[in-house]
Amino acid sequence: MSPSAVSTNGIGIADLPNQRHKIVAKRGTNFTLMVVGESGLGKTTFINTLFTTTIKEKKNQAKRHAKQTDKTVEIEITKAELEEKMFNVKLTVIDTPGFGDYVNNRDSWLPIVEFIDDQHESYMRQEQQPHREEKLDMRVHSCLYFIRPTGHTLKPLDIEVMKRLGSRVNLIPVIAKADTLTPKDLETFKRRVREVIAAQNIQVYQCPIESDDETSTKRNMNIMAAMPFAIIGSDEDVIAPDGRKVKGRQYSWGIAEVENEDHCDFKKLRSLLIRTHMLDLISTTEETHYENYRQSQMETRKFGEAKPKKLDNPKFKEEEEALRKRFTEQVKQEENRFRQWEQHLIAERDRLNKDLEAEHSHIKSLEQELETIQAGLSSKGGRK
Ligand SMILES: Nc1nc2c(ncn2[C@@H]2O[C@H](COP(=O)(O)OP(=O)(O)OP(=O)(O)O)[C@@H](O)[C@H]2O)c(=O)[nH]1
Repeated sequence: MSPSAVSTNGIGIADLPNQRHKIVAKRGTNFTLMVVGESGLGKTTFINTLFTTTIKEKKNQAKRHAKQTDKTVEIEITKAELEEKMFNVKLTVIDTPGFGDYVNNRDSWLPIVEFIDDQHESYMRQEQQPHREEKLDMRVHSCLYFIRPTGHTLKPLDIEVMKRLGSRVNLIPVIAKADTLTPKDLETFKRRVREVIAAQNIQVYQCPIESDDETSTKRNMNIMAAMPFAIIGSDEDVIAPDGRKVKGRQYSWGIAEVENEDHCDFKKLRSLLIRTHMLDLISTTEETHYENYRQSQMETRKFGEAKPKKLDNPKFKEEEEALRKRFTEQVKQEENRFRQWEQHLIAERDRLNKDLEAEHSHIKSLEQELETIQAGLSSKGGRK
């Protein structure tokens, strides 16, 4: 049978992508999105803008300050179910609020990377069980890395974290709060970020470009050309100069519109994430990232063997060392204080002893005086 005969017989291979779409549409799908970035870069706002609903509550500013003294990176999981035109998405948003907030940010990314690995690990362990239905799956399908809009270039910490994330998940770099840069500065910043990503071999998500129809191919090319996506987040409606009510940010000089392609790449990123490439993000996670994890683990472990616990976490080691130093210093200080106090007591005792001696000799001299007086009196009485 010739290949053309197969397709004319209508086996329907050409329909496969649509069939997959139909199956997913019927059953719904799980989609896990992770946001990583420093505090206050607009991650929560962006998530709420993306799904046009309040998925995550914003933190209050006072709490944000209080949190900066706490040196852990908390992982926050929020679940939501979205339905649009009969398509059901079970969405999981994973936020890493405190990332990069501290003076010493070394290893602050470890809990994030471990979280991603743990989800692969948990899925792999479930696959190895006799009953594999209803698996709990929180593998991260896409990780948005929020870059601070400094206008300069990526920081060493950004590079380090992005390298580790890129080898584990579909990493999508975004430039946060794009409205704070002028269009010219934004373009230069984007170019610099792209150059660093290429020079440092940071793996970022690449969506498939080629498509059956030219419009889709063009759209895919456009999406990829916008990486790193400049975004503006806002859950407030503002009135555009032409009277339209739009999501945006109001300034004295005008408004920055979220969905205006001349202002930022929000629409492109939204299209990539939830319209055109959600299924690709899910399947590349399964076929590339999960598979890489599974293979690397299978090379070093026997089937079913538990993952060895990492006890030598450098972050904990450093903290333990600092704690030990602080403890020794405190003990030293207390010892010094005690010694000073002891010396003070000895000096006080000596002073009191001297006083006592002086009093003693004073009494002695008074006694002597008394004796002399008494002796004088008795001799006078005898003579009478
Ligand atoms: N100029 C500007 N401000 C923004 C943008 N997005 C969010 N903000 C503001 O930035 C502040 C922080 O936003 P959040 O969304 O709470 O930031 P976050 O990254 O989630 O902060 P954490 O949850 O503490 O990590 C808020 O006052 C937002 O209104 C944006 O695109 N541009």
